[in-house]
Amino acid sequence: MQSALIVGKKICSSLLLRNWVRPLSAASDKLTNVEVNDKTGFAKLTMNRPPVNGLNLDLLRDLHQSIQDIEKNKCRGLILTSASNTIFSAGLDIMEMYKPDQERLKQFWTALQDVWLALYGSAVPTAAAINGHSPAGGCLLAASCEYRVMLPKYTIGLNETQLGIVAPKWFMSTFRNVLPRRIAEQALTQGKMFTSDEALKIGLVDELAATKEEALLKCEKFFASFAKTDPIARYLTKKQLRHNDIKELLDEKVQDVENFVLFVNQPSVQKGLGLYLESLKKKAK
Ligand SMILES: CCCC/C=C\CC(=O)SCCNC(=O)CCNC(=O)[C@H](O)C(C)(C)COP(=O)(O)OP(=O)(O)OC[C@H]1O[C@@H](n2cnc3c(N)ncnc32)[C@H](O)[C@@H]1OP(=O)(O)O
Repeated sequence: MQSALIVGKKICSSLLLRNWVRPLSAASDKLTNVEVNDKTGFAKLTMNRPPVNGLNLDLLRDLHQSIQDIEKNKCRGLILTSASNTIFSAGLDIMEMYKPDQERLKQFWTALQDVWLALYGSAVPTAAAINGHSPAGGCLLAASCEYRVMLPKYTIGLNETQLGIVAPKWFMSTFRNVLPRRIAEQALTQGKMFTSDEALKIGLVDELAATKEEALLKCEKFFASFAKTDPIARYLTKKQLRHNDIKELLDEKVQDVENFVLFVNQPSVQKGLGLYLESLKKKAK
């Protein structure tokens, strides 16, 4: 597993150290990094897959493991952020879907489902410090959290229809959990990418922050707002509110993988993905 976990001393003493500390891998291997603040118990989970934090199978598996570790060790909050200065996450790595190996394609989609189930259903309070662009799968991760703070002049949204792709039901439920239904419907059908200011206005993000440090502090302030609540009552309330969305995917998990595989393998979808990749590469030149 390619992630590192750094734990502060005070937290360690109240945690099962044996399960908590995973061996550090060489710096160049790390795709996520977890740091736990020893005073607050808040965990910062940083995605680190340059250049754009494209969500490939390895990053997704790493994210899943890190979320599970944070949960197991009863951290008091999870902040998801990015090591990049300009990109939170470019969403799914299109290379995983273009001319795919069929077995890996199934594993890839299953890994995405697992990350979503772990993050959306997390018992630990969650927040995203969105320090860069956050299209598609990047937006899904941020919207799965309970609170979002974004830096100015970036974009966020579920742009799937612009790529000729239909977002699955659980992407849409995640959006609907954050946005009023009518706005969610318009945004999803248009595949609209919102600027930071627009995202704040419609409620897709909760606050803006001038710097990443400020964004992290605002996320921590959100966690501090639960200081007077019972953590179990808090979690059970969240669980009930999100229950139907989670159950819907759990009931159809295998079918959902099959639908995805069938969809991605359609010649018209492959053609569209190929053209989109080409346009991204041309833009980079
Ligand atoms: C049934 C299926 C449902 C689910 C379907 C989809 C969900 C998804 O998440 S699909 C992915 C959607 N993502 C996007 O549309 C974002 C595309 N990327 C961008 O808009 C820009 O790259 C971005 C704004 C994120 C960053 O811009 P820049 O900083 O200017 O970087 P570059 O554009 O130059 O990109 C650098 C490098 O990365 C490659 N890249 C970017 N995004 C992806 C991606 N999602 N997958 C794979 N590769 C990606 C880009 O081609 C460049 O590559 P090189 O030219 O080889 O350097």
